[in-house]
Order: sequence, then C-alpha cells, then structure tokens
Amino acid sequence: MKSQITNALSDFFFEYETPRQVLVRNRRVGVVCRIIQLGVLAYIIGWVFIYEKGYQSTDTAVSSVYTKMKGVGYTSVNGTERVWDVADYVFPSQGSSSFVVMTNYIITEGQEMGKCPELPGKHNCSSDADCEGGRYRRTAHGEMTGVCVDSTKTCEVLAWCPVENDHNIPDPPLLISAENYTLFIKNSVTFPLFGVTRSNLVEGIDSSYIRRCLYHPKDAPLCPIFRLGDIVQQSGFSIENIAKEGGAIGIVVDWTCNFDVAVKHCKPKYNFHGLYGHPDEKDKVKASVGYNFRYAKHYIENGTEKRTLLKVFGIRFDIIVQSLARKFDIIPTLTAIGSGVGIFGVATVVC
Ligand SMILES: Nc1ncnc2c1ncn2[C@@H]1O[C@H](COP(=O)(O)OP(=O)(O)OP(=O)(O)O)[C@@H](O)[C@H]1O
Repeated sequence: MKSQITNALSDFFFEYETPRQVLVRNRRVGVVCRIIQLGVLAYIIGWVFIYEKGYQSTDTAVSSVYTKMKGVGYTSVNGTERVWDVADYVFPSQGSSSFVVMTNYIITEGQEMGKCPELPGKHNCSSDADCEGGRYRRTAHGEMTGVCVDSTKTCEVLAWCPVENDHNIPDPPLLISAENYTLFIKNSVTFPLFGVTRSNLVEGIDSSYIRRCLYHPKDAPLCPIFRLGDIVQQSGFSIENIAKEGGAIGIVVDWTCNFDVAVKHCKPKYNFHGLYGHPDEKDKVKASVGYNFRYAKHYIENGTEKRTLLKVFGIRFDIIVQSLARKFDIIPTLTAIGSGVGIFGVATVVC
C-alpha cells in the first residue's frame, strides 16, 4: 500500500508529458494554416488592439452642469406692453442641468378663492343633479358645489376664480423672440480612475473670448455660449413650431478622451437632439402635444390672497453629459495578448 502511494507520487513529480509535434509537409494544409494564423493576427492587431483599443482601461466621469440664460423678451398683449427678463422666463431659476425657457403662455390674472362656473366645453350640465356637491371631476378646476350655472351650462366649482381658459393658445407664440436668447453652459467632469478633472472652459477660453463668442459647430465648437435659435435648428425643429406648444431638447456634452496623449486634448463636443416637439399636422390626434406646465405667483391685495396663473409653454432643455476616457494599462494589454495567443490554437485544431 505504502509503495503504491510512493509510486504515484514519484509518477506525479518526476514525469512530464508534452504533446508530440508532427511536421506535415502538405502545401494545402500549410497554406490553410497560415491563412488562419494571419486572420487571427489581423483580428488581434486590427480589431482588439487598434479598433477596440484593448491595451487601455476605461473610465466614465462624474460631472456637474451649471447653466445661465441671458436675453430679454417683449410682449404687447391687448395694449399692455411687457418686458420678460431671465427671472421671468426660466424655470427653475437656479441654473440646473434641466430647465425650461418659456416661449408662450396663457395668463389668468387676479384669481381668488371663490365660487364660479367651470369652463364651457368641459364639465357641461343640464341640471343641478349633474353636479354632485363635494365631488371633483378628474380634469376640473375645483370642488363642485352642486349647482349647475344657467348662463354657461357648466357646474359651479369652489376654486381659484375665474378659472383659466386655455382653449386658444396664442399663435404666433408670444415670446418667439426667445430664439435670440443665449445659453451659457458650464460643465466640469472628473475621471476618478485616472485622477483627471476637466472643464468645458478649456485652455484658451478666457473671459474676453466668452464675452464675444457664439457656438458654431465648425467656427467656434468650443464656445460655451449657445444661441437658442441655433440649438432648436440643430436639433431638427423649427422655432415657430416648438415655441407655440413647447417641446424638449437634449444637449449632449460628449467627453471622449484619450489620456495617453496630453490632457489638454480632452475637449468636449456638443450634440443637439430633439426629444419631443410640435408634431406634423397629421399627428393632431395625439394624446399629448408639446410641453407645458402651470405656475402661479401669489400676492395679497386688500387683505385677500390672490394669484396670477400662467400656463407656460416652453422648451425644456436637458443637458446630458456622456463620457469615456481611456489610458494604457498593463492588465488589459496582457489579457488581450493572452486571449490572442489562445485563439492561435484554433489554427492548429482546424489544420
Ligand atoms: N447666457 C449667457 N449669454 C452670454 N453671456 C453669458 C451668459 N451667461 C453668462 N455669460 C457671461 O459669461 C461670463 C461668466 O458668467 P458667470 O455667470 O460666471 O459670471 P457673472 O459675472 O456672474 O455673470 P453675469 O453677472 O453677467 O450674469 C460673464 O461675462 C457673463 O456675462
């Protein structure tokens, strides 16, 4: 028993096996083998190393975006002139990466708590029995009082009165001048794996350049100030259409960087994508068109709380940062070489 174990151990430690090599002198097999090896070599060098950059490790960035609009709009509605500045037309005002620029609105001034009839068209009634007191209708403005108002043939509601009438959206849009506003984007990205931080205000973009430049895809691709009309156009919309009923535009800041070359070559690229906007005429039956929301400004007049309600139609901008940085790393390089050497074995098997 003991000698059997000793034999097994000595077999294991003092013997070595290796496959026997056979040299085949055959032209056809030789050519096929070389072609397969060449194909594998081309795959490893061309695809894995050059195209897929298998010798580099990758990292995505953490980022922060800050925006600021500038520009002034002017409206003259029913003889009332008004100037709209950035504090009036940007929502929210903090300069976040997702914000709305108002391009059209329906204003309902002097609303106060009270009882008034609903809008004609919606919530019609023929008698008080149709307006169940204390109940709400899904798209109503307030709580029904149980009265059907004769003059309008609509239910009376306890609500902010008079209720908003949004049957007609102003056309042309009231703030079509929004196309001349400018947007400033400040974006900073950090690639934690490589310990690199970059800003879209890259080398050469100083305060005097910022004061006079305007983004242009060819002439000024690094200027961080964008004209709104240009953004709308480059995202595939027309300002007249999107301004009336609103829409959304994605601005992509693309950081594709190679840190094997100097960090200063890591620069952002801007792309614009229409996310949703004014549809073609044939799409009129769509359940929802454009983009809008309601916004109220409250105040006290003669001891009564009142509000001005705005149904805001606007362009919603979403600034999306996309990033991919690469740098030489020994581990992916060795992994790629190792898998390449492994694939070489395929040629031998096939041959
Ligand atoms: N939307 C924009 N369009 C054009 N220029 C802008 C815009 N936003 C900012 N700027 C300019 O870019 C520079 C940097 O803006 P930043 O907000 O950092 O400074 P600021 O002095 O607080 O700007 P400001 O007081 O003019 O709003 C300033 O010269 C500013 O006037």
